[in-house]
Amino acid sequence: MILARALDVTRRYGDNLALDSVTFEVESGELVGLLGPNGAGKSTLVNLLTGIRRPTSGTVELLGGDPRLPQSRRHLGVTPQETGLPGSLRVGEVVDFVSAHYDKPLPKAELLDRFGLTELVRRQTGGLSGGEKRRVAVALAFVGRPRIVFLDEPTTGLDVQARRFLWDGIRAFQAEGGTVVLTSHYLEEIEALARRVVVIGGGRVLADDTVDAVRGLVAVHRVSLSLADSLPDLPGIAGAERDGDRLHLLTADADRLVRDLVAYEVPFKDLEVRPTSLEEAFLTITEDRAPATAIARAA
Ligand SMILES: Nc1ncnc2c1ncn2[C@@H]1O[C@H](COP(=O)(O)OP(=O)(O)OP(=O)(O)O)[C@@H](O)[C@H]1O
Repeated sequence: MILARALDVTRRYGDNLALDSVTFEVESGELVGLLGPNGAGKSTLVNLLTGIRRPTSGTVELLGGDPRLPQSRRHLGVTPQETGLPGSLRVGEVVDFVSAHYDKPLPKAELLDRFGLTELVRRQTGGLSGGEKRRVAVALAFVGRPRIVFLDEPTTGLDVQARRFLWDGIRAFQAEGGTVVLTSHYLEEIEALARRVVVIGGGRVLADDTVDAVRGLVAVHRVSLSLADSLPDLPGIAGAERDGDRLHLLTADADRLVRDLVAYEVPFKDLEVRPTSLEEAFLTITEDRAPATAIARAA
């Protein structure tokens, strides 16, 4: 059963095309990661599916209806990228306030325990650290026993332990049949929770596949070397950039490139090989894989 769906959705902000003909579906019980660099369109997609914004064209559906209607949103939980908690209220009071909006909210003790917040119950939210506030904000998405939860960068700014508490809470929700969509800049984060990852870049779906498959797609390495001469024409170079006599090469197969450099007797110095950042990998995917939908999962 499909709980959320965007069908050929485009969203513009003035001249800025934030989403370009995106189709995306979430099945009941899935935990899907939306992965992409800054400005890719992840939050825009979440905002459309949760009824915070309207698409410029195309259709969006949440729990079988228009996400802007209250009846469609009744079983929805959301933590946006930025949340404001009322600073003078205690954590327990904020949970009570949100719980009062639902018929059968999760018991407070259970919610706090699930997200490792029990010790903070009497603390005013204004005095919490940034990471503690974030954990409270994420936990609040689960108060009303939602069927589907959207978490926009839930663990930004959290240390390792806090992140694990959140991941455990999210996993427990899914283990009970809950459905989760979360956004992240980090494949590692999505990997910890989800099997399916949808890569968004430049407002388009670049890939919709398992984490393993996407890891293969973005497994681009940067080979840097100092070289005064020009480089011979070597295979497998997806991108090159020169900075003085320093050359940075992007490749999916760094071992082969290094072997070729040696075989061609390229007089390089100070060789360095490292994984690329996700941003660099996305640039490579975007440039090399047209049309982007060719690698999207078959519907
Ligand atoms: N309210 C807005 N007004 C104008 N432009 C917007 C607005 N919201 C988003 N945009 C633009 O739409 C594009 C997509 O932004 P969006 O926030 O959806 O990306 P994102 O993938 O969530 O990025 P990040 O990881 O940085 O949060 C960006 O170019 C952004 O500047």
